[in-house]
Amino acid sequence: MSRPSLIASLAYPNAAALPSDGTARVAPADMVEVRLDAVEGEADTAVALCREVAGWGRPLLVTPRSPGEGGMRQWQAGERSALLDALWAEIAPAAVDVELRDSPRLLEWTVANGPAGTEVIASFHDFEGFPGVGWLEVLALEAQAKGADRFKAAVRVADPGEMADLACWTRSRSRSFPLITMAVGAAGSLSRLMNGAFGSGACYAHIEEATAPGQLSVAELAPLLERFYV
Ligand SMILES: O=C1C[C@@](O)(C(=O)O)C[C@@H](O)[C@@H]1O
Repeated sequence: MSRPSLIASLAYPNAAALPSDGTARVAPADMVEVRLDAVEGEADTAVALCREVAGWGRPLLVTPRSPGEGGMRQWQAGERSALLDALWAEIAPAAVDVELRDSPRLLEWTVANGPAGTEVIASFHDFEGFPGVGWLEVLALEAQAKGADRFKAAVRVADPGEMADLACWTRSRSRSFPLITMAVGAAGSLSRLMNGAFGSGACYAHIEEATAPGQLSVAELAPLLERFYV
């Protein structure tokens, strides 16, 4: 059972707000996610933040989350593609995360224009409830058809039954397309450790404050991943 990647998820307004011991905090992680929607300021603020975080020595995943799927920022038309352009003129991130349904044009643009070697994650978030595996199946096929490298689903579950449905769907679909899945909310926290066993390629954890309900910290999750995966 191979260990899923551990992604440290960060939501900070600027580089000055970052913890001074960031390098140590992300050391157990394989990648660091910078939530670009949490940045307060223009593109130069985001670029400076990413440059600082890149200095912590882990590959970057950048996420310009839309307000429709839980993003913290109201983007102007064209702002996200301009920001990504400015960003990868300086730093080639390992991955970019764009919403499949909420930001279809940005996803197409990212697939067409992203730097060579940068993975494109097409994502879907439902913070209200479990959408059902039939819908996840539709979305995963669509992500694949649109040229994304991976489909990610972060969906709320109400109980262990829904968490099990998500895990079982992850197990079957991940055989034909790379996935990241997790259940959002207190009832789904176990999925953050467990879904890797069912084919989810990564799990997210915070270094200071959760960026989603039910998320564990890197300090909590890293030893559990070491304990349960080889
Ligand atoms: O989509 C995901 C997963 C997440 O929502 C979580 O549930 O841990 C955290 C987000 O920052 C990330 O982009």
